[in-house]
Amino acid sequence: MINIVLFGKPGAGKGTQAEFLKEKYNLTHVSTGDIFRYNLKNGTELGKEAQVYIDKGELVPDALTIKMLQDEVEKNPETKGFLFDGFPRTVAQADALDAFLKTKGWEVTATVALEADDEVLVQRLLERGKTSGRADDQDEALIRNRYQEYNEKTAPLIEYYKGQGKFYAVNGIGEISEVTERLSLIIDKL
Ligand SMILES: Nc1ncnc2c1ncn2[C@@H]1O[C@H](COP(=O)(O)OP(=O)(O)O)[C@@H](O)[C@H]1O
Repeated sequence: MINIVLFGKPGAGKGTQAEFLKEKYNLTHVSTGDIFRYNLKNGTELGKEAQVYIDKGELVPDALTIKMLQDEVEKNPETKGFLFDGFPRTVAQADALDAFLKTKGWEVTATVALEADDEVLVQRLLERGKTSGRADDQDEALIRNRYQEYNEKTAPLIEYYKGQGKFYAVNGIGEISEVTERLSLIIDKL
């Protein structure tokens, strides 16, 4: 069992890299952003509850997000491991993940961060917004709010996982395949 947290600011390339890594290492990809978007699109109760926050560029409350994540993990009892993308995003979520995995005799193996400069990422998201249809990528004020949320609530996780000796980081700027290669060098050694 290997459980990897793919970490990085909005637009750092987590989803793109997850597509390659899940195939390469045979992991179950769990993207909280994708699950929220699926629920938004289908107008579910969960989607309706999350929408108010997503529309403001805010994080969805922990209780809702943690419950959703646990349900997703429970759906995949036979997996060889998880690739968590966009989760955890707060210390409370990280604590909940540790406690939850422990009930199954599992743990977070490593957290791997994609590093990139804020200004490069804001431009990337605005570009993505032109084609992705994601409303949260089309408004610079919303994007900036997501970075503020990241800095306040998510960045503390770097120290959290460093404290557990589980934090690794790679340069997220470069060709997609180069970045995959950098991540692989770390994952191969776990
Ligand atoms: N772990 C989480 N906790 C709270 N909210 C989340 C979480 N994951 C995703 N979201 C919500 O869904 C939105 C889109 O998620 P995602 O595509 O992962 O974001 P981004 O492109 O900003 O990295 C986030 O801006 C946030 O509102």
